[in-house]
Amino acid sequence: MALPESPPVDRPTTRRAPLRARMRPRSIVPGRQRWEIDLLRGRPAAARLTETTLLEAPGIEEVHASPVTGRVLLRHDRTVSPRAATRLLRQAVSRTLAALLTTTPRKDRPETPPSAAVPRQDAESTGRRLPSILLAGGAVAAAVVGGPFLLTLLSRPLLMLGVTTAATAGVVRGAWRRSNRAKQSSDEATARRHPLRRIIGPHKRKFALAAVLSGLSQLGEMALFALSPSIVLLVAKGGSSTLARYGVAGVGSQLGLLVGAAGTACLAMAAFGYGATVAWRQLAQTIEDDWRTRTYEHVQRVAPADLENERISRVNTVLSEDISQISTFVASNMNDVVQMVTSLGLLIPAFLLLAPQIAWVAFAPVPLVAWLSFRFHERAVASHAASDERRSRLNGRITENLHAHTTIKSAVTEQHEIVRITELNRECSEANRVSDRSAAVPPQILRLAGGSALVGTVLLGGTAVLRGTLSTAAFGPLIEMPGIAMLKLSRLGSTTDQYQRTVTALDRVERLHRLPLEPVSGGRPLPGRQVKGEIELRNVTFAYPGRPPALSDTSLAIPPGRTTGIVGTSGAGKTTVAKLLMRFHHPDQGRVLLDGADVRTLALPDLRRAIGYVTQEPFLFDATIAENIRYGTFDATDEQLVTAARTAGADAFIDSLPDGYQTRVGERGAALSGGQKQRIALARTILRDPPVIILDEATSAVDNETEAIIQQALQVFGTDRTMVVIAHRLSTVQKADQIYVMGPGGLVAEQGTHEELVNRGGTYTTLWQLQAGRPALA
Ligand SMILES: Nc1ncnc2c1ncn2[C@@H]1O[C@H](COP(=O)(O)OP(=O)(O)OP(=O)(O)O)[C@@H](O)[C@H]1O
Repeated sequence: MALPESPPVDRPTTRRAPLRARMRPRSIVPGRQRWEIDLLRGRPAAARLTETTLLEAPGIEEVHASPVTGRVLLRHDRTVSPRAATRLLRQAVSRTLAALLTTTPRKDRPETPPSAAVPRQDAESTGRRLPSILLAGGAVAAAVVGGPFLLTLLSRPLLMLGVTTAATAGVVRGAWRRSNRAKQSSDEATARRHPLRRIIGPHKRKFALAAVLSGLSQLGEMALFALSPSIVLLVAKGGSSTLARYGVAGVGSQLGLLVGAAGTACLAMAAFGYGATVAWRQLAQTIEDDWRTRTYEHVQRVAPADLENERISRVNTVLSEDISQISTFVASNMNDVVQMVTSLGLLIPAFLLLAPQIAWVAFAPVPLVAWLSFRFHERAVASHAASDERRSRLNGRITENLHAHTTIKSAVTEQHEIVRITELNRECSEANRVSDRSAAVPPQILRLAGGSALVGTVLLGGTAVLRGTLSTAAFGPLIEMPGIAMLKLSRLGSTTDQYQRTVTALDRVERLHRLPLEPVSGGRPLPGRQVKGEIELRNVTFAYPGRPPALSDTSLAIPPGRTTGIVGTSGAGKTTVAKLLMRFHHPDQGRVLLDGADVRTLALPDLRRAIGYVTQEPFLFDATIAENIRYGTFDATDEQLVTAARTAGADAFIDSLPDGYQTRVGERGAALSGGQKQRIALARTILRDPPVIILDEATSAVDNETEAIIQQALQVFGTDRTMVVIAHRLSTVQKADQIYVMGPGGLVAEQGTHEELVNRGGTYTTLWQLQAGRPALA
């Protein structure tokens, strides 16, 4: 990625550090790194540029670079090793340093020669560009300067054409390599296959058809533009001796033939053009559907532990925007590439065959146009990335604020949020202005180059015709060709830009595909009817990534067919016990057993079907109440549905709604109260009828009276069923057969029945007295 020519000027906010990239690590743990980087201190734009560059890299989730302290916090996912993350950070800082060096006045630069600080990659690319630039410049200078030197060159048109072709090839190859290196996939296995082959995948036939149609349409266009000047010449000269030689005598017949041919070319151009557009769009749609379905399927099968580490908005962006980017590239840019290749593929032999002496001047601007096109777009990539990042932050904040509407109202922070959004909006427009400015220049330069080619061709071709070294019949069809070729070539830069964006998008999509899948097959089958429901945690130690252990050497025994309560301080690890049992996570040490078998040895779908897990904040889909209760038991009868709702204490409020069970609950159940949502989720689990039920604060939002009714119903429903009730409200577990009291780190502080624990005078007694409204005993 090229650096912006003029990064935003840094106004000093604090004392600036010297212009050098000294980096000191403060902490490096898997998934997170903290660094202190002198270069960023006092330079807000440099800090922003470093953030933007890093955030573009796949696997980097979050970056905060402080221009006040120079500290950088970097979070990355599991697909990036700490060493790779450090390398990415170093590259980003080197890039920022290079940007600062190009924009800092010479007198302010450090003593050390810039070449030592400029990243090797940039130095290399500059070196590779130089010959192409010189060649391109030389070719144009020759065309402009003229004189004896030009005449010497004119006598060697093939040599000049060779030089032009070599320069073009150099420019295109350099840009292609840079784009490939910059966007290389972090996964070596997929990186070995070219991105285009990975995108097209099994749809090679559709691709070939679309490419052939594009080529034919381009052929029609070129034929039309070749025939038009020939018709004018025919009329001006009153006939064509060439056509007469081929047996078409008389100006009328000759005119009819050429006009007929032009009409056919025009029709072919339109018909094949239509076919090509349709074929590319269909291919793009097929590729989009294919990638989206496969990616969603993969994400759906990823282990909860791995998905928890992903930001949902980011996964959503990959599934929507990144996959759309891939399909847009196929629909429009691939068509451009085929047309470009066809036009040059036809033009070069046509010139060599008909007018070799002027071929080189027609193509002289080609390397310059190609180089300019690449150069401007490489620069534009940096400003696009900055504006994309700002827009994404703005959109993220707006969405969050809409969700937090009530929180903002109750905190009376409307003005605070308006200021924040205004500020983000301003940053976003500023970034857009920079990218708009850089986008306005290239088209004009490219038009200039295209015009020069036309003028050069007319000048040299006309001179050759006057001298009698070139026939008008050969020159006529070629006049407009260079202009068409330049027009096609002018899209090279934007095509490369789109290609880079597409490869980056593809990389992000493939990174999701690399997240490990849960094993859906294998393991010992566990038919629901055979589950007794005996649960045991044996010396389990477990820590979430980067956190202290949530459970340390925890042992619990939950007898089958009974109700067991788990209470304790907030953050003690109660929910973690449920997550380990459901195999959302795996213990670092120790074992979790169901009916004496380690849960890791059981068939995963069977295990999860055997356990009904109701959480404190249940998720309701934007559907009717009936559909939400039926979710997972789609073939349940209406009668079973109503019985489940009655057991969950939900029937009374559902019946009171105008549409009863057909009431839509809104997005995430927004049209229901917290307690109503909980009861619908409970009914959903009751309908599934699993042998083990875990209620994790499942009735915490329900009033005491309703909870008592639910408990009575659950007592009947829970007969011979293992029930694990996690709760803060002790009345919820009062009737349990046994209760565990957990302390920090999953420590089991007490165990017994309600009566035993109340009389023990320990933690439970204190909690009970506090909840009963009596002062706790000293
Ligand atoms: N996804 C996660 N990533 C990192 N840490 C987590 C995650 N989930 C929970 N924790 C941490 O693990 C510890 C145990 O959390 P857990 O949810 O099991 O506690 P709990 O006893 O159920 O708490 P509460 O009663 O408040 O619901 C807490 O310190 C919590 O911050």
